[in-house]
Amino acid sequence: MADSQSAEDFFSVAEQLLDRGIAALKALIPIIWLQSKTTPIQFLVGGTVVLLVSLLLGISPPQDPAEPPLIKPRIPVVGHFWGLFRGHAAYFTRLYDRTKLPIATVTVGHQKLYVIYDGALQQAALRAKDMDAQTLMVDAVALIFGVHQTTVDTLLGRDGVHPSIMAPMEHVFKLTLQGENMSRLARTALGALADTLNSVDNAAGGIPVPNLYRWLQTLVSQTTSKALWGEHNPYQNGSLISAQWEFDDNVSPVMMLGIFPSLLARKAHRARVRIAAALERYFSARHDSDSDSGASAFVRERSRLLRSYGVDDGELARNETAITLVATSNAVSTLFWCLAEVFARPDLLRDVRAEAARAVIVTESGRDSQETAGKGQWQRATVPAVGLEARVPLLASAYRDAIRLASQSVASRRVLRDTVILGGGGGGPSYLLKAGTDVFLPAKQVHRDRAVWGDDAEAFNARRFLSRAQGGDASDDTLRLRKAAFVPFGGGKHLCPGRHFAFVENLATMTALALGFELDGLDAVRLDMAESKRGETAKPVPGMAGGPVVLRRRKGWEHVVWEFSC
Ligand code: HEM
Repeated sequence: MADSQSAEDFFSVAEQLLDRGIAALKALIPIIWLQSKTTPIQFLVGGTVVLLVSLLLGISPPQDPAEPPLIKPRIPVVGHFWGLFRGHAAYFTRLYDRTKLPIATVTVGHQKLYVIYDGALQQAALRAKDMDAQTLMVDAVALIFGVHQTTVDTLLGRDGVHPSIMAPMEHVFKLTLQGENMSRLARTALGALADTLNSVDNAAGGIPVPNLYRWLQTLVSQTTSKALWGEHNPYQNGSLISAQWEFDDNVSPVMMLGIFPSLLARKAHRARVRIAAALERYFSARHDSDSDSGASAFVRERSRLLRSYGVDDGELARNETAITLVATSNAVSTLFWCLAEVFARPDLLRDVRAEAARAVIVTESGRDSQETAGKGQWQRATVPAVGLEARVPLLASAYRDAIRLASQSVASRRVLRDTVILGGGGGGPSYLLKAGTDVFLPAKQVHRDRAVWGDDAEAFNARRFLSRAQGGDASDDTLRLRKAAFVPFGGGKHLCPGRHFAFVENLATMTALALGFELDGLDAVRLDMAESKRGETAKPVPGMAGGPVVLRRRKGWEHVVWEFSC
């Protein structure tokens, strides 16, 4: 007994020490993460030595006067290192608040990076042909999702035999996330959502939701994964959905090292291994290419392309661990903020309900169907999901303003050749971006620029994207300016290809929830947005997701069967 107690104490102390070691190491990573194109070992050893030596000696890289202005750190030599060390992507916001520069150079030791805050300059950078996302992004994806370096090299064309996969992959995005393929995805996802909505039973007390954000995470993962993976959907086992969010909560730049992830990033590593194992079974059984199994064109075409590069089932599974996460993480956060902002404002909710009532088609059912068996007289409410925006312009505007505020994405590019970008839509000052430097483009400052969004830029305004003819107060010129400064989906060649699907799915979900349901107990005072460190759409501060709520059918809408047409 005593022995087992002391063994437990030993492991508990060891675990605490390990946690501290990991915390210290994690704090170092953002710097290393922002730099380098070396192997993980060179990355760790070389990067740390160079960083420490250059920090100690205060060596800065040479600065051409044509480059963006240099921001000097508050604490000489180590200031930026410390800022990034503590704040990660949020440090870019601190630098902007201090300097208000449209674009800046930041040096960390002997390395430099550029941060672009101005909307027009961001657009110029995103359009420039020698700005590359893949070198930074694909290396990161490989290490974070555990794909082998040889696979990445093959996909990127570094083996000198295969061309890069990026051009055909862009084609796959266009083919599978637009038009009829996008509608098919939305049809399946919204069909699964309808099952949940139709299961709400007021007589049984509705659905108790302790945490609205977590509830939406699970719901959207269920509906979207079904649409993506078809009838053999590995995520229909709820524990895989939990593993996905466990991964998301715990993934950290420490994984970029690729060294001992099972020790240095234990929770995230464990979760990704479980997901990859389930996906490997799916791919080994060839469910992705079985046309009857209902796998989406997105999954089918991606795996067909990846296999054509010689990628085996295990590697395919590790690579595709990213898919469901990419298709749900930002979409869940935007849905949460839109829902919370609208339901927290009774006047706005009333107006949203009025337009939703005009958009949704209600038909008397009159007879018992499979869903209504034994429950008497029911109505059928059909949400016309595709083209819905024209029918619910206020809700669409509210949705955009919720994303505007929540988006804290930081797109990243690497400059391949010296490039000059022009501000002011082509007529402003020019800046030289030097080859080999990484460029970061935070959406937050563009989305809160008072010159574009007005004096209430920091606040939610559901009518901000409405024209005067639609009941908004912005002129057509202002709306054009706002459209150009709305960048939650990045831009250029890598503009998010899933944005149409996210819009259709979220707008239809919001329409049905607003019209037919109540979120009893939603507490507007307990809503607070966290600052994103990784550069994604903001989540709520833990414990500040509006408090516990109960989802109930709205009075007058108790006997409705919901469906979506796409
Ligand atoms: C409201 C929801 C969403 C937001 C805010 C969002 C945001 C973004 C952002 C900021 C990027 C990086 C763009 C850049 O680097 O310029 C991106 C890329 C991407 N997104 Fe989304 N996204 C959303 C939903 C989705 C969905 C539903 C899917 C898939 C069904 C998806 C698939 C992708 C893919 C595949 C990329 C990589 C594109 C490339 O590298 O060419 N996204 N997204």
